[in-house]
Amino acid sequence: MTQGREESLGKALHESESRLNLTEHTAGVGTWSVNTTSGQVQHSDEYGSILGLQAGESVHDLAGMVRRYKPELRKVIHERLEQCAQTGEAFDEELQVLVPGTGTKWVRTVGNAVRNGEGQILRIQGAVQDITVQKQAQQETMRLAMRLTTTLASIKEAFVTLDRQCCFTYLNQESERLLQKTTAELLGQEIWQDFNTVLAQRLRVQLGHALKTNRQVELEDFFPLIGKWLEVRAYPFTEGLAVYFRDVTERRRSQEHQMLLETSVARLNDIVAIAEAGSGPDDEPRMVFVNDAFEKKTGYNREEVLGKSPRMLLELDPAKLKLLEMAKGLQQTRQARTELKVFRKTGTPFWVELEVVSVQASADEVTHWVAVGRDITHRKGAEEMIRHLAFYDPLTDLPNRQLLLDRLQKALSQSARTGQHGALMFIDLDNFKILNDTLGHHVGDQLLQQVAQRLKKSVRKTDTVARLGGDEFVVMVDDLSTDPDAAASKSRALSEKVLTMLREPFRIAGHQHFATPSIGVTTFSGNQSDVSELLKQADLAMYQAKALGRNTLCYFAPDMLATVTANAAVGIALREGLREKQFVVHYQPQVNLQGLVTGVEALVRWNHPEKGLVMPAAFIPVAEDTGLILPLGMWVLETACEQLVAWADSAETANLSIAVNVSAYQFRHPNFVDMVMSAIKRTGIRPQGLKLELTESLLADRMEITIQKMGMLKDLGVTLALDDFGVGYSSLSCLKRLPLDQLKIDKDFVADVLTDPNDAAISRAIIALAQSLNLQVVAEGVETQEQRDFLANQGCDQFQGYLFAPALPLEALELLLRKPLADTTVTG
Ligand SMILES: Nc1nc2c(ncn2[C@@H]2O[C@H](COP(=O)(O)O[C@H]3[C@@H](O)[C@H](n4cnc5c(=O)[nH]c(N)nc54)O[C@@H]3COP(=O)(O)O)[C@@H](O)[C@H]2O)c(=O)[nH]1
Repeated sequence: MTQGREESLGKALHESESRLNLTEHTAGVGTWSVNTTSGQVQHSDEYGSILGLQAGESVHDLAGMVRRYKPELRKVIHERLEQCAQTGEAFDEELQVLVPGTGTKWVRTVGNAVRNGEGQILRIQGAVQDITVQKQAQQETMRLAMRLTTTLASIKEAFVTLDRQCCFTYLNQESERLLQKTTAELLGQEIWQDFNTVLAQRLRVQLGHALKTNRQVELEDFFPLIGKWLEVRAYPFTEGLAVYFRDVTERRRSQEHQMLLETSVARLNDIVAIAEAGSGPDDEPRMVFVNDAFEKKTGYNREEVLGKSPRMLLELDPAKLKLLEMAKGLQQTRQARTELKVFRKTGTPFWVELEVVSVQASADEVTHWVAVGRDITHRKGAEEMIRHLAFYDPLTDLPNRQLLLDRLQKALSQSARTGQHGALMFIDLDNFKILNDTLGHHVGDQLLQQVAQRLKKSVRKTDTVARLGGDEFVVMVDDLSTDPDAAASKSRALSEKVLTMLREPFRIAGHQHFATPSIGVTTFSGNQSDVSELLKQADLAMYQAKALGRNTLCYFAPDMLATVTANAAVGIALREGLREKQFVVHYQPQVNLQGLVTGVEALVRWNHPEKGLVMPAAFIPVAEDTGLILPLGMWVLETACEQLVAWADSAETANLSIAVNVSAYQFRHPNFVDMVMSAIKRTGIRPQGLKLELTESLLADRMEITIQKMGMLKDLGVTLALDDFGVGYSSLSCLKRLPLDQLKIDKDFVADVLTDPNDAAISRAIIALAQSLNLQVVAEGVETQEQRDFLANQGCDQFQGYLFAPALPLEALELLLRKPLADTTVTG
C-alpha cells in the first residue's frame, strides 16, 4: 500500500470515526467491544462520555467495564457479559452505573456475540445508552401511577373514568360494589347501557353536555337496577370524564321522610313549635320551627318568631309558674301537659292545651323541646260559661244563691276576725207575679234587670247583690262598723235608700211601671249564726214587711218565725179548702138615700173545719201570693152570678146588684175578661146586676191596658166600681178616662169624717169629683147615723156599713130583705 493510499485510507477512517462519534453523540449511544481471546475492551468516546470517563481515560478490560456498574449490579452485568462471550447469548439490561462527580446514571446495556465463518465467537460487542431521563420519567410515572392507584383505592366514593364515548375506562372498587358489577364486566361498556331509557337518556344528555362544554355536571337520580338514589358528579378531562358516584339513598329517604313529616306537621290544625333548648339569650329555649297552624293562630309569621324564646307568647307570672311546673314534670317524665293562655300578635289571648316532649341527646342533655298545642279556647269558654252559670243568674248576671251563701260564709269568718258587723237585706217585689203574668215575661225580665242595676248602684262594689230567683234579691253588706248601734243605723239608712230607689217608677218599653219592694233586714257579726239561718231571718223579715201592707221594710225579730210558718200553713190549707169547698159568700147590703137596699157586696169567708169562720184579711193576701186568688175569685164571681139568677125570679130581688171584689192579680190575668164573659153567658144573668169592684192599685201602671180592659168589661154590660178610693195612686186627671160607674169612699175616711177635717175635706172632694164625672158614690164603713147624714148632705147617694147591716150569710140577708130597714133617710 502506498503512503499516499495509506494516508488517504487513514483520513477516510478518521472521517468515518468522526461521523460515527457524532452519530453516537447525537443518539446518546456509546459502543463497546470485548475481544474474547485477549479480554481487551475497546469503546467509543461516547461510551466514555456516558460513563463519565475523564479525557484520555478509557476502559481496558472486562473487569474495568464491570466496575463501572453499581456494586450490587456488577454480578448481573458480569454474568451477562460472560454468558454472551461463552454462549453468544445476547443481552439487554437497564442498570445503574457509577459516574464520578455526578453520582449514578441509568444506562441501557445491550450486547451480542460476533462469530467467524466457523461460528466461533471472536468478540462480543454492544452499546450503552444513557436512559437516565427516560428512567426518571418512567419512575415518576410509576410513582404517580402508584399514588393515583392508592388514592383511587382509598376514595370511599365510587369513582370511574369514561372515555369520550362515555365507555368505562376505569372503575375503583367502591364503584364495582355500588354498581354491582366487576370491572371486567363494565370496561368498554357505555355507562348507561344497563339503565332504563329515561335514565339512560338523562345521563346521555348530561354527560354529553359536560364533554361538550368542558364543564362539570352534577345530577341526582334513582337507579332502579340497583335500587338506589345516586349523586353523579362528572368532571371532564382530555380523555373523557372522571365520574364520582355517591349513594344518597339514605339522605333522600330521610329528606322524603322529613318532607312528609313537615307537610303533615304543617297541615296539622294543632300548633307545633320546636325550640332548641337553652340556646337563646339567658339560656332560654329558642324557637327553630313553627308550623302553619302556629302562624295562623298566633298571627306571627315564622320570621318574627324563629330564634326567639317561646316566652314571647305567654302572659308573665301565671304562665311562668305553669312552665316551671312543666319543667319539673319534664325532668321526671320527659313529657308534660298543661293549659296555657297564649297571646296573639294582636294581644288578644287564646287558650291552648300544651303537650311538651323533650328530645334528649343523652340522659342529662336536652337538645330540643317539641310542643304541640291545641286551641281549647272554645272549651275554656264553655267551662267558664258553665262556671258562670253555676254561680251567676243568667238574666241579671248577679251572683246566685250558691255564690251568695259562699260569700256570706266568708263574710262571717272575716267578721269573726275583725269584729265588723254586716247586714243582709232580702228584697221581694210586690205584685211582681201579676206584672209578669199579665204583661208577659219579657216585661217582667226587663223589670228584674232594672231592679238589679238599681240595687248594684245603691251599694259598694265590694258588697254583694244576688238574685235568688223570681223576684227575690238579696243584698249583703259587710264592714258596717264594729259598734252594733252604728252598724244597725247604717244598715237602716241603706235599706231605706234601697226602698226609696225601688219605689221610683221603672220605664219599660215606653211605659211606666211601679214595683214597690218588701224588704226584710237582719244583721250579723262573727259566726253567731250560720248562713242559711241568716238568709231565713232576712226572708222572715221580708214576709213581715209584706204582712204589714208591702212597700216597706222590716227588721228581723225572733217572733216572726211563728207568723211566717202560719202563713205557709195557710197556703197549704187554702188549697185544701178550695178542694173541699170550705168557702162561703156573705153579703153586705148597700142602701140608697131612701134606705132601700139597692144591692149587696159579696164578701168571701172561709168556713174552716177547725177555726170556724175565718175573715178574708187572714187568707186573701196568702191567696194572692200563691196565685190561689184566681180559682177563689172565680168561685166568688160564679157564686154571685148564680145568686143573681136565683134572685131574678123575685120582684123584690130582681133589681138587686151584687158587687164582687176583684184583686189586681185577677184583673191582670190575660183571660180575666173571657172568664167574666163565660160566667155571664153560662148563668144568663143581666150583666148590669154584676158590679166589679176594682182596686185603686190597678191604676199604678200600664194605665192604657187597664183602661182597655175596663172598656171590654163595660162592653159586656157589667157595672164597674173603684174600691177604697182615695188611699192609693189614682191621679184625678186619669180618672175621667176610666169607664167607671161608681166610686167607693174608703172606710178609713168615713170613720173619721166627723172628727178629722182632712178626712171630711177628702170625702167632700171625692163626692164632688164623682158628681162632676157623673159617677155614683158609695160610702163604705158607715157605722153611725151622723156619718151617713154628713155624707148624704155632701151628695153621697149610696151607703154601706154596720149602720145598716154587716156582711150576712145568704139566709140572713134574705130575711133582712123581707122586712123594711130602719129609717135611715137623711134628717134635717
Ligand atoms: N179579691 C177578693 N177580696 C175579697 C173578697 N172578699 C173580701 N175581700 C177583701 O177582703 C177585705 C176585708 O173584707 P171583710 O173582712 O169582709 O170586710 C169587709 C166588711 O166586712 C167591712 N165592713 C163593712 N162595713 C163596715 C163597717 O161599718 N165598719 C168596718 N170597720 N168594717 C166594715 O169592710 C170590708 C168591705 O170592704 P170593701 O171590700 O173595701 O168594700 C175586703 O176589703 C176585700 O178587699 C173576695 O171575694 N175577693
